[in-house]
Amino acid sequence: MNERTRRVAVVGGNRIPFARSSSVYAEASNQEMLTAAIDGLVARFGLEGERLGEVVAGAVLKHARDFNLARESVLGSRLSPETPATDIQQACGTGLQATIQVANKIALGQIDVGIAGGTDTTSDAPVAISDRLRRKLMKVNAARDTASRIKALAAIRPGDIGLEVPQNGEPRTGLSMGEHAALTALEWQVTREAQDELAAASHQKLAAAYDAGFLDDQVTPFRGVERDTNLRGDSTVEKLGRLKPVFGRGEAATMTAGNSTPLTDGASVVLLASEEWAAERGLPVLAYLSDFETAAVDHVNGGEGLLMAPAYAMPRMLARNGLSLQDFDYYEIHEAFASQVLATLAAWEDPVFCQQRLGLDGPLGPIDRSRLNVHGSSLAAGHPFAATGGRIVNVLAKLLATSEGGTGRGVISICAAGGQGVVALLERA
Ligand SMILES: CC(=O)SCCNC(=O)CCNC(=O)[C@H](O)C(C)(C)COP(=O)(O)OP(=O)(O)OC[C@H]1O[C@@H](n2cnc3c(N)ncnc32)[C@H](O)[C@@H]1OP(=O)(O)O
Repeated sequence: MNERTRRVAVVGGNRIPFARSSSVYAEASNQEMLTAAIDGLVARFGLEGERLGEVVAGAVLKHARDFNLARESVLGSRLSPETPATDIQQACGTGLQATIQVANKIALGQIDVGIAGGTDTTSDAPVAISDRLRRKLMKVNAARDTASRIKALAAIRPGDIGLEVPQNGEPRTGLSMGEHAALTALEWQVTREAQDELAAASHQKLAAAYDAGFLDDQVTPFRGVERDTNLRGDSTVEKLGRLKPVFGRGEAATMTAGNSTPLTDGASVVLLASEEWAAERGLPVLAYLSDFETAAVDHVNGGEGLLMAPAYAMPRMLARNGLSLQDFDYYEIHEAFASQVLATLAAWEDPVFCQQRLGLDGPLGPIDRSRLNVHGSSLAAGHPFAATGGRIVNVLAKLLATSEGGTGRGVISICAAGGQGVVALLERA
């Protein structure tokens, strides 16, 4: 924070329970889910009819009809229709990037309060017609008279007719994110056992968080669903150990449906404000969002693993703040895949990686694993791509607000498709 900026408060958050793809939210749209998440927040913080500085939100998979999804969701919500809204997209980094965008405007005094959010549904994916058919239909549409319309229609061949279904893969490598992660897991020698242990722990910790009421003021029921539907009681190390690998071949085949995030539907939002705005409303500040950093790696030419960019972003943010990796009470590392969390931690512990790839004098070192994802993370909750960032910001802010002692700091690390990664630093208020 320099003298031109102000502190950014996380006032609170909300999400709908996350649901496995093609299940209970199969008929829900991104707009409905994001609107429900916003309205839950509006109800919790008495924001009905309020004109906020801005709502920034996004979805990774979006229908053309959604246009500016954030704005349409605001118009459908109980906020004032005079609240401006902007769409944003950075794959799985979307929710955290939305948070950063709102935070920066608050820090610079351009707005006093805003909502950051994200939503995604793989149940209602934007299936499109083939490129060739679309181009030919555009010509039909542009034809000025019947004769030219018939001529344009006659140019359509049976081979032009096809669908383009969004693929869960990298456009430049053709590999799915799971296949990329399997290669990284092999490079870092992440074992199947370690992945299954992390996945089982994630389920146990999230179930305990629900049972303890930690999520009562973070999750609003939607369509009769009260808890994340991916959360399951039988997610034990023994059960997980019996699942067949789904990504990677040979010795790289360590990743299963249980130690990978499932395709998920859901939405989340975060309420951010200046301290003054929160004080005027008598609202508590859970935590301050102090800093953030984004990095990108070259996953296309084999330079680095697709999901390893947070490993690069972290030391830059630490250096700027004069901190070490051990200076945190809580580590919230998005569990895209169990192997990805473990590969990132291994990279930070590795002196050669830290010197040669990160340009550091020595390793960042190990973290206290008992402080990692203490209430579970995406393996248990599920991962509706753009909604994960908001879920994590809300959990970490409340963790800091409800704990005492320690350093009062927590850190977020989120890997994203396209070889990008975002990290953020939160501090207890
Ligand atoms: C930056 C990022 O975040 S990158 C990450 C982006 N996300 C992704 O790439 C999504 C990756 N995930 C997927 O593609 C899919 O979820 C897959 C391929 C992993 C699995 O899909 P499916 O095959 O449909 O999995 P499905 O739900 O049927 O599970 C397979 C089996 O595992 C079991 N299983 C799944 N999870 C668990 C669990 N946590 N505990 C116990 N058993 C489990 C299921 O019950 C099922 O068992 P059955 O065959 O006896 O019925």
